[in-house]
Amino acid sequence: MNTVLRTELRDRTAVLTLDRPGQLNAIGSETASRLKQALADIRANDDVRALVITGAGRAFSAGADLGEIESFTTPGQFRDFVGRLTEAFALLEDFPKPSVAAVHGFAFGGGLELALACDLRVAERGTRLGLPEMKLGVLPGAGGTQRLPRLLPPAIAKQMILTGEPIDAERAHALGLVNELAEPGGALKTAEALAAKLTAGAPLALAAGKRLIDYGLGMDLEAAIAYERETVAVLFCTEDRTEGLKAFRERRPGDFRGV
Ligand SMILES: CCCCCCCCCCCCC[C@H](O)CC(=O)SCCNC(=O)CCNC(=O)[C@H](O)C(C)(C)COP(=O)(O)OP(=O)(O)OC[C@H]1O[C@@H](n2cnc3c(N)ncnc32)[C@H](O)[C@@H]1OP(=O)(O)O
Repeated sequence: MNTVLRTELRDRTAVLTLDRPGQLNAIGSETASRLKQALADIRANDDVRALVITGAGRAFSAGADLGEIESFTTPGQFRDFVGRLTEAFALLEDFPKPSVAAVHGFAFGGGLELALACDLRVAERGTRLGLPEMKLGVLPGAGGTQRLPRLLPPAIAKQMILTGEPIDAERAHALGLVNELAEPGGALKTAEALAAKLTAGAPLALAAGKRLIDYGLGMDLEAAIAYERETVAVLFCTEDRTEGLKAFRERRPGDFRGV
């Protein structure tokens, strides 16, 4: 069986590589299962503070495995397929460690949806990002219709979803969908450099910051501010807070232990 996913630990960053280059890293049930297991392993590893997801070969991912989808004979099979895969997306989005998608070549369909479930995105110039499901007679089924309009102006997201036409990395960066542009061949290196900045943070503050931003967006402002205040109060009682102030006074990076 071909390896569909590789995990490498590089200092405090885990690099997950979708590894089906012959099929442009199309994501099937096997990939999703391996990704879920990899996320569980990384979550349990306190030495890992950030996650980078990238693709082998000439693409990030061309989306859900159309060969596998074509093999389905009942709507229930597709519903189960999407359900299993989108469950993994929820794991990724609620992951307590920040994630960066290193995107190149193509991020289409479920591939873009995977990148949207990451916290940050780095894309090489010339990368094409799109949700072509409409051209297949289906819809983005792993969060694309919900996450894209939360990251792009809704009218731009609607145009991408209803036309199925991709945009390039330069336009995605100008619109704020991509955090950093990289030169051709440089997405992974740029993403790892961004992840290294994230790993300098205190683990509890990183997890709480992600949660506050993600959940706060869906709350009314007054409740969200109260949520922030409570969270800040809890973090004030951590050893990491004491270490952070001590490190500042001693002009050195904080040595945070997540306690
Ligand atoms: C941690 C959490 C992660 C959890 C798992 C993530 C789940 C993701 C899945 C979500 C579930 C479904 C919901 C989703 O919204 C539905 C979809 O994604 S539908 C698929 C959408 N994608 C597409 O329509 C893109 C299809 N591909 C293309 O248009 C073109 O290949 C391309 C990308 C424009 C590139 O074109 P070319 O450069 O010409 O390359 P080829 O077309 O010749 O392709 C090369 C080779 O790859 C095979 N291939 C390409 N795309 C797919 C694919 N999606 N599935 C399977 N195989 C694919 C292609 O057949 C060629 O293979 P060969 O014929 O040479 O054997």
